[in-house]
Amino acid sequence: MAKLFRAVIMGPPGSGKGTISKRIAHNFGLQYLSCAHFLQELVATNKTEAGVLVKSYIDKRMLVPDQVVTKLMLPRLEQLSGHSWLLEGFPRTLGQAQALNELYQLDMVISLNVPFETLRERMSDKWIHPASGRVYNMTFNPPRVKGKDDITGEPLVQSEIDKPEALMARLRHYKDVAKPVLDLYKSQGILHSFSGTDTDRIWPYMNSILSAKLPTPNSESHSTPTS
Ligand SMILES: Nc1nc2c(ncn2[C@@H]2O[C@H](COP(=O)(O)OP(=O)(O)O)[C@@H](O)[C@H]2O)c(=O)[nH]1
Ligand SMILES: Nc1ncnc2c1ncn2[C@@H]1O[C@H](COP(=O)(O)OP(=O)(O)O)[C@@H](O)[C@H]1O
Repeated sequence: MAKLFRAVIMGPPGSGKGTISKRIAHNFGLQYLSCAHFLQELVATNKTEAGVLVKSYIDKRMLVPDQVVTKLMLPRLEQLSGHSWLLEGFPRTLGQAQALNELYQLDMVISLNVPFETLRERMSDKWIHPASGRVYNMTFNPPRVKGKDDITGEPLVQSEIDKPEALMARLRHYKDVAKPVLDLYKSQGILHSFSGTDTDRIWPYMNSILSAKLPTPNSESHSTPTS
């Protein structure tokens, strides 16, 4: 059996984690797990104590406590014991990274560095379909019909938290919380940082580094998908 590959992608809000993760998962056949997606799922489908608790943190734009997040994520990884995977949005804190470290040896941590001005421009152009979490960008990946979700046709909305002042605070917070996590991975020699203003320019470089480490089940589809 091919050696399993375990990776994490980190970066500030809007740096392109979701966009690039989908490309990596598609090209290299990794299972892609988004922490924010699982948290949203818990809130949407589960009216239990855990769902209500998670919602209260997300509504206040606060990080959900480490024990809650690890209890959500680690069992999912256990179910994927025979698979290679890529985690997005987890671990976010040093506590989460330590909990993950006790169970898995990561092969690679991808850190995206995108200048603030670029993030600001991107986020002002970002629209979402609230029910599904599908994300659009009016220049980079616009919906087929202006202002409407591609799948349901429902209206798209712009989020308050993507406005410039809120974005600045989120970026500062990201940096403070991510620094010890990035330092840990740097000390383990598995941190790879990618800097740039365009996902489409970062992607070929990242793709070639990953290709050197991983077999490519979808190598015929090396062209860049649209999102
Ligand atoms: N203009 C532009 N927008 C991008 C680029 N890469 C991603 N986006 C858009 O920027 C927003 C944030 O990207 P996303 O992948 O959700 O970032 P995440 O918050 O780090 O997961 C989305 O609306 C993307 O479509 C890019 O290179 N240029
Ligand atoms: N690993 C995590 N640990 C704690 N809370 C998290 C984690 N991932 C996501 N969240 C919660 O979900 C919310 C949405 O996450 P996300 O979509 O990654 O947005 P942002 O990058 O703006 O925080 C966060 O504001 C936070 O409340």
